[in-house]
Amino acid sequence: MKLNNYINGQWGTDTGADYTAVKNPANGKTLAEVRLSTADDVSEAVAAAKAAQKKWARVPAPKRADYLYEIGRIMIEKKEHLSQVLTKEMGKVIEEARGEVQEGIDMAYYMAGEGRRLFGETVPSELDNKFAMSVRAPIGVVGLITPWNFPVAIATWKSFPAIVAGNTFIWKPATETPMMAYEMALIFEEAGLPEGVANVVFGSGGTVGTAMIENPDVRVISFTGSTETGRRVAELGGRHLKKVSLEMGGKNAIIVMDDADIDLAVDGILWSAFGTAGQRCTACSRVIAHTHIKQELEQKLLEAMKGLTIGDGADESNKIGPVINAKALEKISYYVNVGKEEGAKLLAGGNTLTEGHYTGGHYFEPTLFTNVAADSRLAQEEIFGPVISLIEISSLEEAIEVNNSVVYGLSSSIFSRDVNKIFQAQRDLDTGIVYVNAGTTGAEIHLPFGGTKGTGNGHRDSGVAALDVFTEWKSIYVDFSGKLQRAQIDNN
Ligand SMILES: NC(=O)c1ccc[n+]([C@@H]2O[C@H](COP(=O)([O-])OP(=O)(O)OC[C@H]3O[C@@H](n4cnc5c(N)ncnc54)[C@H](O)[C@@H]3O)[C@@H](O)[C@H]2O)c1
Ligand SMILES: O=C[C@H](O)CS(=O)(=O)O
Repeated sequence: MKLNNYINGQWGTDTGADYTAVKNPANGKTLAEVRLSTADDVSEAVAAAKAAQKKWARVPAPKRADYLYEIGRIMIEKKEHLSQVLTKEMGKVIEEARGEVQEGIDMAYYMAGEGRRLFGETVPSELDNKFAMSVRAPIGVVGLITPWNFPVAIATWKSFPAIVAGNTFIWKPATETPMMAYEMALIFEEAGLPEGVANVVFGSGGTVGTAMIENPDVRVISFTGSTETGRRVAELGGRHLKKVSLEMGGKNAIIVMDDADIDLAVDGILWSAFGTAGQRCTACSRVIAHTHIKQELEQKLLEAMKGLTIGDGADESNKIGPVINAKALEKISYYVNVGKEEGAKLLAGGNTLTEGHYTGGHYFEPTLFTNVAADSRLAQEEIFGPVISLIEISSLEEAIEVNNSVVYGLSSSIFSRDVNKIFQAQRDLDTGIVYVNAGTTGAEIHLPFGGTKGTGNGHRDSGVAALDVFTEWKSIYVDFSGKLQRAQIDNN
């Protein structure tokens, strides 16, 4: 199967294009071949999106919303198929894949509702016989660049608000996970989305991503990915005066205080750290444990880790699937060695899994380090795999300082039964998302999603906040006095 671009409502042909294989991370088997598009392909897509956008913006927002309701309906119809494909190409276990597809369905219905709530304001003018109002206006053609770990959910967080607001888009999915983008393009087509509104261009970030950012007709770039890549996107976007929204890396911590429910904390850590094989931007990679409960927490964590079943995510009995590819495995192994060299104590895991049913796949043992120095590389740098660094502290103030000591600021969590500690923490934890007595993952689509510092640049995905990325305010003054009135600014 060859995955070709979807541009202007048409599927690309195979002529003369280069392709790269899409492989199942559970067993290394080839699932499809995906087109490596060129800058010319991007130009074709942008021209189609630009031609369609003026007409699309004139479709009343509630009518645009109807397309999202239809997309949501079709996604429900195809949920199991989409989930199976997602598990095959990304590796996450099937129950997580179903959860991710559901997140996309929920976003369809949520953003469709926004089609009747694109509120502006009417405000009293300072002059007689003059009317003033503001409206949310579409921006035009937007570029969406998405990561491989949530190949459908994150794409819906961007594409759905973009189109309900009256924009058209070019979407560049991650090269590792193009099949979900192919499936979504089929759904856009089945839902009857007008030609040119949704365009999917497969290919490398360096070629397709760069061409999107450099194209003068692309007005906004919404990027989710690593901080390293995000920085490059922002630099190039800045040179081309693009509005750029960035959602990037994380090094998220769970704080366990001396008054916490330890069993609940263990459940939260286990799910947040090892769910999706640790490949969520919000994954827990640091545990900041109060010295009074550190030993008990370690023992209960180690016991719980023994019950984790690892294998092909398509097998419902497995709780942890493979990591995305060999490069990811190498990075995780590298950081395990860094941890050992830095003097951290390896309590569990630390190895790739290659024998038996792991053959051909990219599997890594759930790994727990303790006695990790808060300023060590192991505790500071994003590993993006199933590795926990446990750091010991002796006060809430120290816990908050350690939590905030990394360049990232996406998600954090505190387990405590003390309301004073909880409210001090939710105020002082420098992250875009804070959980209390829960793990660091599990965002809900109707709240803003994003992070501070090296995780983001002030914008947010999800919730109404996402509309701020894909609209611009237009202020309108209507003077019905029949004469030229000078505003206050001109009369002093
Ligand atoms: N904050 C969030 O909401 C969030 C969510 C998911 C993943 N992430 C982060 O994403 C990373 C993992 O995803 P990834 O490996 O796909 O990240 P990545 O940065 O390697 O790639 C992200 C996207 O950018 C594209 N890209 C690569 N180079 C580019 C360039 N020069 N110009 C334009 N686009 C380019 C890629 O093809 C891909 O589509 C992790 O760091 C994770 O923390 C963040
Ligand atoms: O990255 C996308 C996920 O939705 C994040 S979370 O697991 O919901 O926090």
